[in-house]
This record gives sequence, structure tokens and C-alpha cells, in this order.
Amino acid sequence: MALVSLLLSFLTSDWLTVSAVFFATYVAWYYFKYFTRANPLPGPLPIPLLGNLLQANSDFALWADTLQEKYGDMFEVYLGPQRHIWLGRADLVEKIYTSSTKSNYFIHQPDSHGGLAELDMADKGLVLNCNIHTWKFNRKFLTQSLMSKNFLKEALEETITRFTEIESYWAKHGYNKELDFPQWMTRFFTDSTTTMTTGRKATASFAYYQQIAKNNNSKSEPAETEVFLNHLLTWEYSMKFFVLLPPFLRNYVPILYNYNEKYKKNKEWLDEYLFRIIRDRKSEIEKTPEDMSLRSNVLTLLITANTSRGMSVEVEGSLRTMSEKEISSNMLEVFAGGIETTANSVSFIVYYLCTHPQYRRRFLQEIHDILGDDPNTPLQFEDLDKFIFLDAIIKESARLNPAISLFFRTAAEDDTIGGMKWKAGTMFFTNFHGIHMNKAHWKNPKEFNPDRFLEGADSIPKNAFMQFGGGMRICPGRIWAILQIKALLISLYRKYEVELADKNAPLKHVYTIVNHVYDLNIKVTPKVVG
Ligand code: HEM
Repeated sequence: MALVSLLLSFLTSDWLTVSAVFFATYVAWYYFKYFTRANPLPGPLPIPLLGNLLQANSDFALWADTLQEKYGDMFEVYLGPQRHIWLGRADLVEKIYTSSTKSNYFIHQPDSHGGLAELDMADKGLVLNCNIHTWKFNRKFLTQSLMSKNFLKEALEETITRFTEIESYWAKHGYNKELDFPQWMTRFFTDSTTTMTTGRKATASFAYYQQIAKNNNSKSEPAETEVFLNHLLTWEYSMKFFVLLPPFLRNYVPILYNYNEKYKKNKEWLDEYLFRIIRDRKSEIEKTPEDMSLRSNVLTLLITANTSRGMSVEVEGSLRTMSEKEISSNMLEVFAGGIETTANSVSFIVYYLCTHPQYRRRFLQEIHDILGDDPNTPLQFEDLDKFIFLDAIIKESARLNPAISLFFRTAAEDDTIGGMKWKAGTMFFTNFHGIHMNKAHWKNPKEFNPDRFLEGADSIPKNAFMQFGGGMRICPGRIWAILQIKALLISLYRKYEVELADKNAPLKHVYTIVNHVYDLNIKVTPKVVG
């Protein structure tokens, strides 16, 4: 017995010694590689395996700004073992944001761990699609739908109808009470995006009103829209998990495995939910007589494209229709891309208008000049382009707080960026906010000054303003988003006084996958006419 324990103690101590030697060798090798890397750039010192993840702020946008202030416009960060080059000046990103479809930077994030394929997303939809052929196909279908005049005109009608709906809840809620504005905006854009995507009426604003009217104490069943929204948000968060974690960790570490399964089930739920909607709509279309026009929501446009009832969309010489799977992936991206981005953009603007009365007055004057005194004069589609000052306000707010602050791209081939040669596969992060705040492009960058956007397009260097990204993957929903933001703000400000509940409240926001405003409580009171 004693012999066995002696033997075991030798083995254990040997094992420990071997592990210690192995670990020391690995660490030495890791730092040897690190200190002899090509193109060393400034940046925080990484540690083996985790890189700089332990130093990261959970608010990545804030972290990016802090690092840019410390290390300059081009620096490096290790997210786990992977080296990323972070860029924060317009000229550094010029090659990345070229609009040519031969761009070297088509891929946002390669599916290195196979997580996107597991979620059936690596060659679907747009944003994480790594396959240029399916991407081109989806992109053309979606762009043609979202940019069609009929779609945009219906989107304007829808925004105004939804506004009439939420103002009725505000009136019932009582004008003397505060509104948690970002929460209202998320519901507002959930409803309008749902109708414009599926043709169905959603009830997120109504459900939210009911919830606050009952003082949050009621335990009623959540509305279908809320259930969908929760699945959508879970899906958005799950993407980071599937992109960043290798299958070994996702499948064999118990707590991660639970998430892995939960996220996959969540995606299955979303797929089934959308398939049901697609099939219902298909059968409605079949039952609608050929000579009766169909409403221009995304779903109808995608179903009917390249049929006798829809637009024609030619991609790489083909005029084929979209499969149900393709339609559902694209719808999912419209929901994911369109709700939180637009809702938070409006919240930021309302904060700036509350805290800058001189610009609010000019906006009100613009409304008066274009639409006159009567707040009931209908807002026409053609009026929207006349709102030049509002346009400048929207841009200036997005310059200071872009809804999306950071975006990644991967080099497909060797390339030179920032005067250095980089190998294919190098990952670049663009810090849009860093560019927006860069003194090389902007005078007094921290100041809210919409007039800087009225000095003519030439006054702003190329890629110095990137509210919607740029190049071949520029946001396909940008015209729709601006239309909704304008229509909502015009409707709000022409009829109501909008004030911060606490005039000294600071602007609070946190970056998750978009820049979220929180604790923005406002009071909305009808204007006294006469
Ligand atoms: C104010 C609102 C919005 C902002 C600030 C915004 C911003 C962005 C940004 C920065 C990108 C990355 C572009 C790039 O890689 O260069 C993007 C991509 C995208 N956005 Fe938006 N977006 C908004 C609204 C919308 C809406 C309403 C939709 C609905 C269709 C949408 C759908 C998408 C999609 C599908 C992509 C991926 C495009 C691709 O990879 O080809 N976005 N958006």
C-alpha cells in the first residue's frame, strides 16, 4: 500500500512538473510569437488564450474609445487568440468601404468555429453571410423591396398610423406622467417594422401601455409580439456566442452546452414562427384576384418577386423566385436590423433636442415653413426631402452617438492598410464613433452642432461620417430608417411640447450590439393651439 502511494506521489509530482514545464513553454512560445509578430502596433498586452478579453469593458464602444485615446487611430487588440486591427480614422478604412462587389473585404466575420453553419446562417441572409453568391441574391431582393417607392409610401402611412396609436396611449396614461421614452420607441418600431415586414398588425405598444397602466403588477400572458421580440433579442445575442466560441467549449462545458441548446431551440422557434407567417401570406396572395393590388410589405414583395404579380429581380442572369428559407432569413434580418437601431436613434435625437432649445426652435420653424400652422395638415411623402435641417439634426446626433459604433471586416487577400502589409484573414474593426470624434475630420467633435452638416457635402471627408456603414454592405434599410425617424419626429414635435422629466438628467447609454439609451424619461404635453 505504502509502495502504491509512494508511486502515486511520484506520478503526481511528475505530472505537475510536466504540466508546469508545458505551461511555461507555451507561455514563452506565446510571448515569443507576440514580440516577434509582423507589424507590431500599440495596444494592451494580451495574455495567452484570452488575449485582452479580461481587460475589455462590457461596453465595447466605450472600450474602443478609451483604447483609441490611449493608442491612437490604429492599434491592435486580441479577442481571445485572434488579433484584430482597430481603425479610427477615415483614410485608414478607405479600402474596406469600397462599393465594388470585387471588394477584398466582403466578409464581416468568417465562420471560423462553424457556429454560424450550426445555426444555419453562414450562407443565409446578409449580415453574417460569408457566401458572396447567396449574399448578392438576398441583397438585390431586399434592396429592391426596401427602396421601392410604394414600399416607402406605405412605410410613411404606417409610421403616422402608429404614431396616432401611441399618442392615444400617452393621453390615457396622463400627460402629467413621465414616459420611459426608449421603451416606448422599441415598441413603436417593433409594431411598425412588423407591419411593414409581414403585413400583420403587431401589439407591442398596446401591450406595453397595458403593462404600465396596471403598474407593472399584472401577470397577464405576454402578447404574441412581445414573445416574438424576446426570441428575436435572444437570437441577436446568441450570434456572439456562436461566432466567438469554438464547438468544443459550446458542446462540452456544461453551462455553455445549456446555452448552446437554448439558443438553437430559440432559432428553431423563430424559423417556425416565420414559416407559418410566410405560408399564411402565400395562401392569402393566391386567394387575392390577379387584378387586385397587393400591399407593399417586405414579405409580399419577396414572395411575389419574379412572379407575374411582383417586381422583377435579376441576379447573376437568373430570375428565380425566393425559397421560404431565404424569405425567412431575410425577414429576420429586417427585424434584427431595423428595430433597436431606429428606436435608439430617435431617443438620442430627442435628448439633444431637449437639451439644445436653439436647434429645437429651428426645427419647429422648419415644420412651420413646410407644413404650416395646422398640426393636422397631412405630411406627404414628397415633404420629407424638404426637411433639410431635420436631416442635419439626425446626422449630428448619429455622429455623436451612432446606433452601431463598431463593425468588423476580414481581408480576403493580402493587402496594405495604414502603410503596412497584412495577410489574408486579418480582421479589422472599424470604430465608427472613433472616426466621428476624430479631430482630423471634425472641429470641436464633442459639440452638438447640426450646422456642420449644412456646409455642403465637400466639407465632410469621405468615410468621416458612417451612420450606416459604407461600401458594398452599406445598410440596405437606411432610406426606410430615415423616413421613419423623420415622420415620427415631425409628428411628435408639431403637436407636443417635449421636455426631459429631469432637466439636468445626463444622457445614459450602453453599447450591447447597438447603442442603447436608457433612463430617458420625458414629459409630452399637447401644444396649446391659438
Ligand atoms: C437608424 C437605423 C439604422 C442604422 C443606424 C443602421 C446601421 C447599420 C450599419 C452600420 C450596418 C453595417 C454596414 C456595413 O457593414 O458597412 C448595417 C447593416 C445592415 N442593416 Fe442597418 N441600420 C439601421 C436600420 C436598418 C433597417 C431599418 C434595416 C431593415 C431592413 C436594416 C438592415 C440591415 C441589414 C440587413 C444589414 C446588413 C447588410 C449587409 O451585410 O449586406 N438596418 N446597418
